Amino acid sequence: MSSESVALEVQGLGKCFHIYDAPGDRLRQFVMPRLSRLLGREPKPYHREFWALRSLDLQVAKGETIGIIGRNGSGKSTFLQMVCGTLAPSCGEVKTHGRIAALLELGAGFNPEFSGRDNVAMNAALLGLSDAQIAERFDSIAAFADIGEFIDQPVKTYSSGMYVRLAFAVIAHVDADILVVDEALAVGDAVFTQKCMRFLRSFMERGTLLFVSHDTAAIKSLCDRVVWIDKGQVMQIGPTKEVCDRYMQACYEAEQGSGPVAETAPPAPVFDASLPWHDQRRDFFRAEPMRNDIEVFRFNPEAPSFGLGGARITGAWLMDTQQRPLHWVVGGEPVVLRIQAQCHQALQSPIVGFVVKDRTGQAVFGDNSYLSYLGQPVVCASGQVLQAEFSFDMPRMPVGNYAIDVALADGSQHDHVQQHWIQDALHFKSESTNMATGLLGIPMRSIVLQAGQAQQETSPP
Ligand SMILES: Nc1ncnc2c1ncn2[C@@H]1O[C@H](COP(=O)(O)OP(=O)(O)OP(=O)(O)O)[C@@H](O)[C@H]1O
Repeated sequence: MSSESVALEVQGLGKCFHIYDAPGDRLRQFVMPRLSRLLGREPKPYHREFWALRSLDLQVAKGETIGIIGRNGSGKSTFLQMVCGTLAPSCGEVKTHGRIAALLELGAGFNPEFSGRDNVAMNAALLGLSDAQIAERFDSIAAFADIGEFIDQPVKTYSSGMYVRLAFAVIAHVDADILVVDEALAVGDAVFTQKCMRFLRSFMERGTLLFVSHDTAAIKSLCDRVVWIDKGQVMQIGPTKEVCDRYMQACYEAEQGSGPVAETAPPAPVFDASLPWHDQRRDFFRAEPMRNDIEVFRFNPEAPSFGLGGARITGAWLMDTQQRPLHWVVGGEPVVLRIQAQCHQALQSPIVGFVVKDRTGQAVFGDNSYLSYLGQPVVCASGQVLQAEFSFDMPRMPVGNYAIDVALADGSQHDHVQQHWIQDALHFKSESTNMATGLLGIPMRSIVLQAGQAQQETSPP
């Protein structure tokens, strides 16, 4: 890696904390060794050494996104605090190239007695913005934080969510080259989380991101490489999937021990595809507490949007098959997503689409009308209303917050102009789930578990 392309260089980095068993030991440790030396004796330590991090070597290229994973207390924050310069290393060195901003500790860098406005000014100045830049960007920072009149209250009156909003708003506006974000802190309500993730994804196009999370799905969706730390030791640094899979395996093994892997897998039972299908667990899933209950929030016409404006999306609803707008959806049941738009100019080949995103902004599923109307476009005249309806079985969703982007373009799948794209037009929240694993649950035709004699050969179904 050439030196101009390096954002972060870490060599032999370690941190040793001194642990004192009694309050007086700290004073003894300060005084006694000096006395012992004066008396020509070997000084006796009054503390224990605890290595929170040992021998970390890492080089991060500009533009890379690095995930940091590890169980609680493994040394992730210790490492990142040394990267940010808020904690002095016991050994080794950290070199950063560029402006670094962090969201690592709740309220860090804020003076609780000062107002949000003053703290914004102080923080932004510390991070290198000039007075003129702070004045110019203040309204945008306040709009990002969106905490209303609290911006002029002392931050000691803030809820933890308000702290995070303000801190994130500042780091999003300081032109950082390197961002250090603990995902556990970057949570607020669903709208704010999507806003943060949108910012992080756009930041990742130009900047370097160090991202700590316990959620390997979030790490997999965002990071190029991962550093796995356990009990202060670097276990592995490498490609995201490989390290996350190894980490998951180690977590399971730590919980339940490891066992031998079966050498020959039993043959899969043959599935009779001619049978009419339904999800055999459907009745089960419909019953509480197994049901995947999803709360749907109203279309937000104020959500951020872009496009040429030849047409504007005026509404989006999730409905049941009787066309009734739904406030609650049950995962696995049929739904209709209706998207309505007002055309302000003639559209020759309109395409309407949607994408459902999880809280990290990762697209989970989506579709558009292009292929269904290939060769027979629905021409929409100026002044007409265009309406699209997507009928599908709502996948079962893991618990969490989701948002739906809706969009209207004109042209073909590969060559079109975007007339209107609304980000986070609809939000929904999966409250309870019956999903075992993954980003979404598909309607399963059957699950068969059999015990019997192992067969030598398997014929494909
Ligand atoms: N100032 C300190 N003095 C003594 N020990 C400390 C200090 N700060 C952290 N530690 C210890 O160092 C270890 C690593 O802590 P660290 O906060 O870096 O872990 P982490 O991986 O970020 O954990 P989590 O996922 O819970 O946030 C822990 O055992 C912690 O108790």
